[in-house]
Amino acid sequence: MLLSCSRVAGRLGRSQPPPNARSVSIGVLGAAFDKGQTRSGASLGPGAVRQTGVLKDLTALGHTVRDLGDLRLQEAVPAEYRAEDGRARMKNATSVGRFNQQLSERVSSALGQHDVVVTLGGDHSIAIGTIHGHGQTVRHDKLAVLWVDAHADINTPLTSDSGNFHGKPLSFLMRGMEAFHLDLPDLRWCKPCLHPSKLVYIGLRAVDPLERVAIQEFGIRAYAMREIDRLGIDKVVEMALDQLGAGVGADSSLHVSFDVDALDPSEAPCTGTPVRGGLSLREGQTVMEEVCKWGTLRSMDVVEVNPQLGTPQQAQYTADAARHLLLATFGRYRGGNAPEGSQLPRPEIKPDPRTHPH
Ligand SMILES: NC(=[NH2+])NCCC[C@H](N)C(=O)O
Ligand SMILES: [Mn+2]
Ligand SMILES: [Mn+2]
Repeated sequence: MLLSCSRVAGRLGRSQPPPNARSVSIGVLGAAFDKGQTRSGASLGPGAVRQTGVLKDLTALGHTVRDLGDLRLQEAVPAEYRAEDGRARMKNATSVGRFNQQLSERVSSALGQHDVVVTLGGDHSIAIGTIHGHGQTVRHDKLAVLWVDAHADINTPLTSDSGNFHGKPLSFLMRGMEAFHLDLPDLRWCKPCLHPSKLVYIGLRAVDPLERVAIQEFGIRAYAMREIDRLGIDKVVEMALDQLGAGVGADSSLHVSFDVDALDPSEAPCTGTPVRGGLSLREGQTVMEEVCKWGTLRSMDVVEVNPQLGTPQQAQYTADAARHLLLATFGRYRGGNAPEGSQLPRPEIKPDPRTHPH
């Protein structure tokens, strides 16, 4: 590995300006994939976020930004399991397995060339590839994950019958195939790489009952919206990073997985599973500003932007929220800069039957 996070951190020292106030090399990869759930359109997320001009904005901040292009599945329709096969319980397991294997390889090789690798999703199943790829480049106990999401994404086929991988990446990353009680050959490459003590959640508000049990049993730290109300986002991120060994004086290699549905649907309306009562954009930015302060961030994904779920204006607004999160990550707002292009009119939010069922 040419550059490691600890090297960046070591070079800077803890008392010096954080890396996000300095120039870093950023590789940006698109994960154009939406087969981890059943709504199409999340594969258009990378294009929508690129269109906001975020790569140019990151370059203008003084960083070296390299567009690593979009990864998409080459095969037109890879063979999936037939209904009579028990493995068909997990939808598109072949696609999910093959896509993420390639993604994992792309992320680990990109980490050899860049200080930070950003992956634009894609549905949340792509975190299998990004986190596994990151895990390949560091000692097992160094990998730490901050999961910012309305959902816990820790189901297994035994705790949820949705069949959607995007609700299950974490159980796979922590326990592999064993958690699934299925032999999915296209996922055999993905061995467990994440320890429950190295995972912290922020933003939860739609946790399934059996996910709650899993979180408790594994002793995973979770800051749900209620904790954010009580403690404030600043304190919550500080505690989360501390617990991950990714804050002051620490040497974890941090991955942040940011599901845009962690944000309130008024900020990020175009996403597959919106849940009201979420983070303000400002709170999301605060999370990322604090994260980057310590130089432990090595990879990040921003997922579940689905430009097809809403008007073009809402889609642009959602993609722009992703842009603001990335600018916060790389130092845009430190020192009180007024962000350019932040004045998009708020699109009209009509009651959405998914979030306003009655
Ligand atoms: N990445 C997401 N948006 N996940 C939503 C998951 C919803 C639900 N808990 C499930 O397991 O299917
Ligand atoms: Mn979510
Ligand atoms: Mn998610």
